[in-house]
Amino acid sequence: MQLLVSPSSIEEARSSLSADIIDVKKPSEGSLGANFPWVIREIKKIAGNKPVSAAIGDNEYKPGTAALSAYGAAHAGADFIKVGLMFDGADRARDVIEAVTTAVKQDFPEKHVVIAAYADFERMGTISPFAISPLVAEAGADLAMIDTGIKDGKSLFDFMNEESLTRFTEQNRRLGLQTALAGSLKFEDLDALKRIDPEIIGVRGMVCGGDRSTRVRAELVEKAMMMLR
Ligand SMILES: O=C[C@H](O)COP(=O)(O)O
Repeated sequence: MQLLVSPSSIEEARSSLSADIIDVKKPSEGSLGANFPWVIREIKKIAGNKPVSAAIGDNEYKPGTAALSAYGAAHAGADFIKVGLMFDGADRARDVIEAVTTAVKQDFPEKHVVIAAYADFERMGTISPFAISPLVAEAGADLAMIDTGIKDGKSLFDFMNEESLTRFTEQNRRLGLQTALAGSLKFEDLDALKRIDPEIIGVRGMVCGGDRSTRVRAELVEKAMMMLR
């Protein structure tokens, strides 16, 4: 299980360098808020051999806009391009997933496309995580992800239990996909996450000391890495 840490700036990225994957985002623009291309480019430089991920936003149903954002993130140097689906409907999700996957893979077949749905989809009226896996596989994207959409302190485990998260992970594996799980995860959740066994877990608040609006702390990234090894 790899640890993805989400810094919001170049300075925070320096504190995240012991993580497996450095995930560039702009938390002030939402759960999967997109940062600027020049920030992605700069973080890619300091990340060395570490893969860099970039969130491209909590997207409404605009396949062209999402595709161009995904293409921009890939060009700026992201190895993982993370796309949130903040709307409902399988057909509409298929359009966006196909568009972003084509946009990235035509020029960068080696890059990973990550499609995220939200654990709290019921309160937001958005697509269920379980509905996205087959669409992600059909489109040729790489990972199906769950995050929380509203960052109000409620965590992934407030909306989905260990059994349903294991089912999601196994469903993805059967389809040839990898799984990423995130959503206000805490150090206390790591044992359950090891049992669920997704390929990636994503954190920010946990390595900021509990409040994701503050700063990533290098010692907490190191602590998380030690607990996962
Ligand atoms: O991709 C992961 C997210 O940045 C998780 O952020 P969070 O741990 O603050 O919910």
